[in-house]
Amino acid sequence: MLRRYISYTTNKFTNCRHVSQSMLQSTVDEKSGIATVTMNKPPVNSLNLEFLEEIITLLNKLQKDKVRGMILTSGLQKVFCAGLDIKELYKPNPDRLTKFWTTLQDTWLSLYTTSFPTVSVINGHSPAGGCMLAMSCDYRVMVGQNYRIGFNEAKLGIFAPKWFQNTIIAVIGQRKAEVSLTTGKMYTTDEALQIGLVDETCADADSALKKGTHFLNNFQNISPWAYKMTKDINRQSTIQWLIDNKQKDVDFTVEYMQSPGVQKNLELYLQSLKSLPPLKLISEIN
Ligand SMILES: CCCCC/C=C\C/C=C\C/C=C/C(=O)SCCNC(=O)CCNC(=O)[C@H](O)C(C)(C)COP(=O)(O)OP(=O)(O)OC[C@H]1O[C@@H](n2cnc3c(N)ncnc32)[C@H](O)[C@@H]1OP(=O)(O)O
Repeated sequence: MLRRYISYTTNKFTNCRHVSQSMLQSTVDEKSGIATVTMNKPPVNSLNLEFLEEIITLLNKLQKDKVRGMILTSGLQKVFCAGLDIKELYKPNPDRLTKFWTTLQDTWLSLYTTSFPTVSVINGHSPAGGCMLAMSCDYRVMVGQNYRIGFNEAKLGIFAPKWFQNTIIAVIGQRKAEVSLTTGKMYTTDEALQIGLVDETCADADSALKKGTHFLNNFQNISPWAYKMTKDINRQSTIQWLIDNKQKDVDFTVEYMQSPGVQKNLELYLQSLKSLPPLKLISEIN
């Protein structure tokens, strides 16, 4: 297990409170109450068990601190989040895979049901679980024209669970979600805007952070209670489905991931990840 630490400091010059964990940095602007959370897990912010645990811990802390909103972004050069850490799925230890999948469910539940509004500033590639991380926020701003976003699970020979698919349907609608998931298409920034995967695009990260803050400012005059109740009612059926089917979803996934066919597909995919030149993979799978 990685050594983990959390430290809290207040910078008297910027009036920002910093919370730093080993893979996540959070800065809360004292005046606006908005937290900016930066993922920093090189090389690609892949979601492994320890990273998911940190995300849950930080979300709980932000909730306790009663932040007014959160912007989620990446501190890496060209990747927002590469999705689930494939090493958690390939040749898995069944006990760890059980814990990993349970923690993934809990991370999604925490993020999808936050009591404060959330924005993702997508400043890099965002495939599969990375795209889902962004979809689980309330609003999405994508940066530049160089990155790709989408659900490429089918290209890995795996499929997304029902709660994952329902989250996408809630954002882009049933038909587009089906085409997107079955083809595994990775979208350019403009295409993502066109099908509604993202709400806004802009040229650089600073402008994207401003747009994110602008969205969060909409809630200045909205009662937090009204916000939370509205969101809960809107998302209730998908949330309730997962709560009612958590164990079934874990049992199925653990068995399915260990099947020889899935393991072979993951092995081939990991090999292609190593053999293709940088970024070729993402463009190959368009
Ligand atoms: C609230 C959150 C809920 C989230 C989800 C909920 C439910 C999900 C359920 C299931 C579906 C989800 C499935 C998945 O997410 S599977 C993962 C899919 N991801 C990918 O296919 C990404 C593959 N990677 C790439 O395309 C590229 O790496 C990149 C992201 C475009 C970056 O390219 P770049 O050229 O910058 O880097 P490299 O390709 O050289 O990679 C560097 C290094 O990282 C390793 N790596 C990349 N991606 C992953 C990954 N996902 N898991 C583990 N490791 C990864 C790569 O192999 C390199 O390793 P090396 O040892 O060679 O240095």
